[in-house]
Amino acid sequence: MAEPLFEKVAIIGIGLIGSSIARGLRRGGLSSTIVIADRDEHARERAAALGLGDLVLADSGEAAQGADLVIVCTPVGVCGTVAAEVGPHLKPGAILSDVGSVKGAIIRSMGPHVASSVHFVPAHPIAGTEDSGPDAGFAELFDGRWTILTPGPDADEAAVEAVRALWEGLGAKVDVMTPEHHDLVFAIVSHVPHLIAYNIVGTAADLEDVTQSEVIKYSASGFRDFTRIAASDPTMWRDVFLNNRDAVLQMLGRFVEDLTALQRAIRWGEGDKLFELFTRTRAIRRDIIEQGQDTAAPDFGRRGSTKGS
Ligand SMILES: NC(=O)C1=CN([C@@H]2O[C@H](COP(=O)(O)OP(=O)(O)OC[C@H]3O[C@@H](n4cnc5c(N)ncnc54)[C@H](O)[C@@H]3O)[C@@H](O)[C@H]2O)C=CC1
Ligand SMILES: O=C(O)C(=O)Cc1ccc(O)cc1
Repeated sequence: MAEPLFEKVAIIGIGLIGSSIARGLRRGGLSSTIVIADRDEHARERAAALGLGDLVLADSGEAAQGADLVIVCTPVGVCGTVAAEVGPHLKPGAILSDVGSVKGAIIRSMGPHVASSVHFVPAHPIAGTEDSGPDAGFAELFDGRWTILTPGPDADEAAVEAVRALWEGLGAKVDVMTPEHHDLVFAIVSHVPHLIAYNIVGTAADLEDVTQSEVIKYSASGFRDFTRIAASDPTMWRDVFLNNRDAVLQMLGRFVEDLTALQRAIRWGEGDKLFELFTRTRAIRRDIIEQGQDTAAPDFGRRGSTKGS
């Protein structure tokens, strides 16, 4: 096995993403020591029982002490608080990173707590599931998937390369972009689709003339795919929408306009408009499959076999 990339990595927040990173670090022999911190006692107990790290702590600052790399894997809304906790404990030359689904707001909330002797390299793995917690993670989660880095214009090149090497070691492909561009792109490809899923499932559940039992009974249709996404973690997604507000509202405005056009096409029987759109969208799905980017993979068959690894 290759030399470890890091002597000591600290993971703050040992949920789906943090625990998948911990498992991936072990799989690749990427860090000599893995220290975990989580504020939730049950998460700490599970992390210890699953052997996800060498040390499992309640205190984020203590976990960050002496670490070469600290990865904040908490919901977006608390990343600033966590940065304030770990900031004073980071050694000069340490790298601070995160995995948040939103980048601009995280940079604004974490940035002020990062000393000039510390390198801040924000990251976002484009891989996940609707599950959360330390038991939900698996080492293969990032294999073949993208991770986006959004370093600042003056970021230390060696630190950016170290974070790139980390994600490649975890199996991912790496792209770099500005936080503003990231937030716009992921508003349309991830955040708005989740909002649509939450909305359609909520609407179906509220319909008085369709009983709850019918929603469940006949959900083997397209609705079922929405229910998977709408089962995603409420805290995580609340924080995503509150922290990527402008980009989500911009994309939602466009979405609502296009939906209204579809509504008109249905009302006026404009079948060719519907047919033209459905033909274009079918081609997009085929492109995604051809490029090996069919990442939704709801059954994640391999997950069962890797639980606890
Ligand atoms: N779930 C997904 O599919 C993906 C999530 N992300 C991002 O990853 C981050 C984590 O998401 P998940 O792992 O899914 O969440 P999760 O809910 O599975 O895990 C979050 C963990 O953080 C801990 N935590 C919360 N506040 C804390 C604090 N102040 N100090 C220490 N620990 C704290 C919780 O106890 C929990 O164990 C989020 O920022 C999310 O936007 C990124 C890509 C995919
Ligand atoms: O489970 C799904 O379908 C996802 O879309 C996973 C996901 C959720 C949030 C992210 O920021 C990145 C990936």
